[in-house]
Amino acid sequence: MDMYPIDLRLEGRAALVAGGGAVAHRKVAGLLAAGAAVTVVAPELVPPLAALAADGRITWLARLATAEVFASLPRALLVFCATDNRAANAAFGKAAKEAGALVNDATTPGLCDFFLPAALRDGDLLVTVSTGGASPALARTLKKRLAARLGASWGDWLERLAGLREEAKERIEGSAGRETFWRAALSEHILNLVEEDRLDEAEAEIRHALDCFGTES
Ligand SMILES: C[C@@]1(CC(=O)O)c2cc3[nH]c(cc4nc(cc5[nH]c(cc(n2)[C@H]1CCC(=O)O)[C@@](C)(CC(=O)O)[C@@H]5CCC(=O)O)C(CC(=O)O)=C4CCC(=O)O)c(CCC(=O)O)c3CC(=O)O
Ligand SMILES: NC(=O)C1=CN([C@@H]2O[C@H](COP(=O)(O)OP(=O)(O)OC[C@H]3O[C@@H](n4cnc5c(N)ncnc54)[C@H](O)[C@@H]3O)[C@@H](O)[C@H]2O)C=CC1
Repeated sequence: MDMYPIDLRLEGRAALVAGGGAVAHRKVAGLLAAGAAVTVVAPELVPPLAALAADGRITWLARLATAEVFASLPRALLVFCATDNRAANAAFGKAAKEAGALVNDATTPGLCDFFLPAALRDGDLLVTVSTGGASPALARTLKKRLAARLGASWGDWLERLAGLREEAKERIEGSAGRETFWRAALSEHILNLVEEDRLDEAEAEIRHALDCFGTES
């Protein structure tokens, strides 16, 4: 069955992470960057997680992660089972699934409701690479390769484009017209200008196209 790709807005949402090692820390760092309210359940924490707990950026429950402990915790939308004990992860994840949460099990891909992709960001631009659990190392490597190929201008360009898009919404009537405009406007030529970091020129050309489109339609 195909995985369903989705970008989640997690600001203020509760997320639960079982385990206090390097893998748990990677999951926690991503969750905090998205503004989630994170609780970690583990008898001990690696130093970076301990620092987050000391700063009050995460809630730490110094217990083993078990189904019983899960039942005592507030409801969470997402639950990460990231201990190094597969049986403990499976039991904690089972309790979480029964409570309606979506579960990520770092030790057993077959028990995951969702996987984390390798993510590359530049401003609002987010490129993710997934391998369906087949090779996380490839996901990571491809992400790095894409980052090197993409160059540094796309986040800035996206910011400009968001403004141009608002203008186009006002000036071009109907979604079919706007679709036609944008498919033509984001031409190979424009993309090449962006790649060469010639953003002023690219923006001027899109503005010109917008003026022309406005008079034609
Ligand atoms: C199923 C999944 C569940 C999940 O955790 O979401 C999962 C499972 C497992 N990972 C394992 C190993 C490694 N994972 C990484 C790295 C990442 N793993 C991530 C996601 C995922 N890992 C999900 C699938 C995503 C997909 O397939 O696309 C990334 C992309 C995202 C993230 O975690 O944030 C992040 C890169 C982040 C970045 O750099 O951007 C590396 C490489 C490294 O660290 O250098 C290694 C060692 C090399 C190797 O094994 O490939 C093992 C075996 C452990 C063991 O052998 O004991 C399991 C369990 C198993 O497969 O049995
Ligand atoms: N999904 C992924 O991205 C990856 C997964 N892994 C797997 O993830 C597992 C964890 O890796 P690391 O964080 O590097 O291990 P680690 O050894 O650094 O940390 C394990 C942590 O789990 C805690 N723990 C153990 N039993 C527990 C329980 N019952 N309840 C709560 N906490 C418990 C320990 O106290 C420790 O904090 C490994 O088994 C590894 O095979 C490894 C690499 C990537």
